[in-house]
Amino acid sequence: MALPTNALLAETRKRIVPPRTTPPPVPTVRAAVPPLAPGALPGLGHAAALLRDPLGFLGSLARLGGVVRIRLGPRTVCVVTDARLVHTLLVALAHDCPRGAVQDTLKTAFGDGLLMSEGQAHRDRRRIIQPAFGPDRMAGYLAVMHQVTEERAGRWRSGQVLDVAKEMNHLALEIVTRSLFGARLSEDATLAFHRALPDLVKGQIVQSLYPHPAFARLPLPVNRRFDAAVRVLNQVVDQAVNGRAGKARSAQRGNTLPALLRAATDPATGRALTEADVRSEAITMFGAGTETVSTTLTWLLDELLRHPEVEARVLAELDEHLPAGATPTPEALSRLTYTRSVTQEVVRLHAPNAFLMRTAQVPVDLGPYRIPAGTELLYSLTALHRDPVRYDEPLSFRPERWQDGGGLGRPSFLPFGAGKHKCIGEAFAWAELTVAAAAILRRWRPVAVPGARAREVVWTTVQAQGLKVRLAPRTPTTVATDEGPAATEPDRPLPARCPFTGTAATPVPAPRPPAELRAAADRHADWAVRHGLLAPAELPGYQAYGLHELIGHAFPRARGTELDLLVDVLGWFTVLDDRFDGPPGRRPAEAHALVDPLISALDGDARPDTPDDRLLTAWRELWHRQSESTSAAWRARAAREWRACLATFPAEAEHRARGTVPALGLGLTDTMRLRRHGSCLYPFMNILERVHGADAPAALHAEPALHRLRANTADAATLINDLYSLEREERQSAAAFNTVLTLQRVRGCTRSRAVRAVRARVARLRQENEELRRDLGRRHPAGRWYLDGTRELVAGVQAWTSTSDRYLVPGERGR
Ligand code: HEM
Repeated sequence: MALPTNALLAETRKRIVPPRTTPPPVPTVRAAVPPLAPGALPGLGHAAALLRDPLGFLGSLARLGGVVRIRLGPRTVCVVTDARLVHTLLVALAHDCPRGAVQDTLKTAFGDGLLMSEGQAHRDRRRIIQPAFGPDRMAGYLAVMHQVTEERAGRWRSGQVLDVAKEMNHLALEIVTRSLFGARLSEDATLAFHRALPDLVKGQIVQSLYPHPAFARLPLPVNRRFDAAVRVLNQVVDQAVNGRAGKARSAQRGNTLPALLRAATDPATGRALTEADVRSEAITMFGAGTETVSTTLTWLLDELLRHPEVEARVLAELDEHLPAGATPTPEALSRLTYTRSVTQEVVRLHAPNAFLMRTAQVPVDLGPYRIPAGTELLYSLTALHRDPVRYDEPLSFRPERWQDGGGLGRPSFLPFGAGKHKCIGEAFAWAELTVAAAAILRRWRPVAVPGARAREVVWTTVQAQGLKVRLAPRTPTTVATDEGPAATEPDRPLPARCPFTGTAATPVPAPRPPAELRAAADRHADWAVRHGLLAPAELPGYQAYGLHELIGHAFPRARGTELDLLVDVLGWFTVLDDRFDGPPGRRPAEAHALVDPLISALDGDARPDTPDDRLLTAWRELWHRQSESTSAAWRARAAREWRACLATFPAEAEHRARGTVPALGLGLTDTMRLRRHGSCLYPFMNILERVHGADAPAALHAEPALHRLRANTADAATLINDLYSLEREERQSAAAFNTVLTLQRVRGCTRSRAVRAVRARVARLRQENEELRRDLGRRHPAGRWYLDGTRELVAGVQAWTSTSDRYLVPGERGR
């Protein structure tokens, strides 16, 4: 199973395989002694080199021969470096070369499970267990795999940072427990299981090196921890499988593995299998069927993060062949040919079993080499799969190498071993990798957390440690073209005529509002009342604004907490904005009193002495919700742009107090500059990044063209708003900031001319933005989602403004 490695770090791919272009030299004389690897140190032999960089060291041996001797302290071990010879060892020599000392350690702890047994005992046990992995069981297992993953992924939250390896461990254990055993483990038992495993493995490795088995009984820390881990694992398994509840469950569902074992008789004794036998098989399955899968799933997610184009193809294939939400069937899985190539490539590049062993019981010939009796033989599936003779660019992730049958059935591809010990769970594992990955990827878009990428850690398996991702909700992919908005989004009908000009409204393809929008609106109403922003009696009028609809249009991909955040921020801003319809809108001192504490809160100022604590308290909470787990750059930008936005309220109040609005002294350019920030479009462009789960690339943010695009976006939204709110603002007694009014007064043009000018300006801004997007998207493809998001924002503002009650003249509301 594993070789002494002492939890070694082999820092990723670089050092693994020195280039080799020809097969290893094959001695012409039969029965040659395998060459001894150079560089053995006195006393230690090659142990230091192996411990320092296990895969690098093992990979380097292939140059010396198909079998190479190494020294580990006093022992000599033969490393089999050639895939054909490994195959011979596992198949032709299986009888003479059973598993060795490492397995024996586990045997003393767990009895004769499938993984620990040999000979007739192994054959008998395998015959009993095999039906549990038969093709007729697969449809049932697929349903459980799908359900377990859906449940787990359904508990994750948008914006949550996931320790991927840990989550995948829990997921894989739950899948095995529920599908094979029909049992459920408590979260505590799951944690205990995962905590105990490393002590078990370490103990197993160390004890296999003891010169005499009696050493395992010495009160050494490593032995004590090993014994404690064995106790924990036994308890966990007993709880799930052998306990009264476990037995009852397994009796109810007659086709579980324990039921199969309990119904069987031991051919050797003719007696029923004991509960100890059932326990030892359960531990075998938990041990062999969880870490291998969870490690592979973690690598799979890591490779997809590194290769977004591969992820896109996988998602497209899933969409085509696997109806979302439906339980996958074996037939549907068989159609996922590209996804299979991807999982195969992951399993090739990251074959979990870094060290496996056999022991020659009698002298054997392995290819041209004579192996004396008692020799321990070691092989690494990970190193074999990175052999440059067998695989072009072995360290590159290239799913296409498996397409069109290329490479399938290669003798050098042995992720599940070969021969009588070949993985019994192979079909189960392939299905699990696909079903779990599909359920996760369809619901969530994992975004790499900076500095938390996967590191290769060689332990019993080659683990992907340290990978952290932030979860962003996934919605159906939109196909944004250079020519215009997303092509897959259905058009939402807009009112046929513009409410004030009488002309046809510009058709804007509006994104679909999320299904949970209504629920988000209800949660927002509760939130606003709870924070004292609205009295219950004010709710009906407020709800008629349909602010959640605006969010639904402008942020079609927002879900869960992100959706709530957006609706709450917009609602809060609307309540604040409405305050300025009253005295603070005309009295700068009152405006400052209202706004200054809000600005200070962005700098963490928590002074409570403000005239309107309700707005402030809600704002503090909102700022915290917006900025938690965001980058320092995001927080700095968002704080700066919120400051600019909030500062427009006192500035507008000053202009009203001085009478410089809309015509007296304040021109169109000044009005636009002032209002660009007042519309809160900039803060919402920042929240776009939060919803996506990552900042737009820094290089994109540094582009002057992006600044222009953002300004145009804010201006376009402001002007659209001005068009639709014109009629209402014309009837207001307070001087309104409205571009149509400003144009009429500054330029002396008629109302309809001013409206036409504003409409033309909106069209020009949109046109210019499309050109900017094309250019920026070409140079910063990784930021296309952000560029597209700005388009959706403007489209969403238009779709909503044209339908919301908010801009109806007072007498028309509620009609
Ligand atoms: C990506 C996932 C997996 C990989 C790469 C993998 C790999 C392997 C390999 C290489 C062996 C042979 C070990 C040897 O020759 O000494 C093996 C054996 C075994 N595997 Fe898996 N495995 C995986 C998943 C599973 C699953 C899901 C289960 C069960 C639910 C499982 C159960 C077993 C058992 C019981 C054996 C021992 C078979 C025997 O000796 O007859 N494995 N596995």
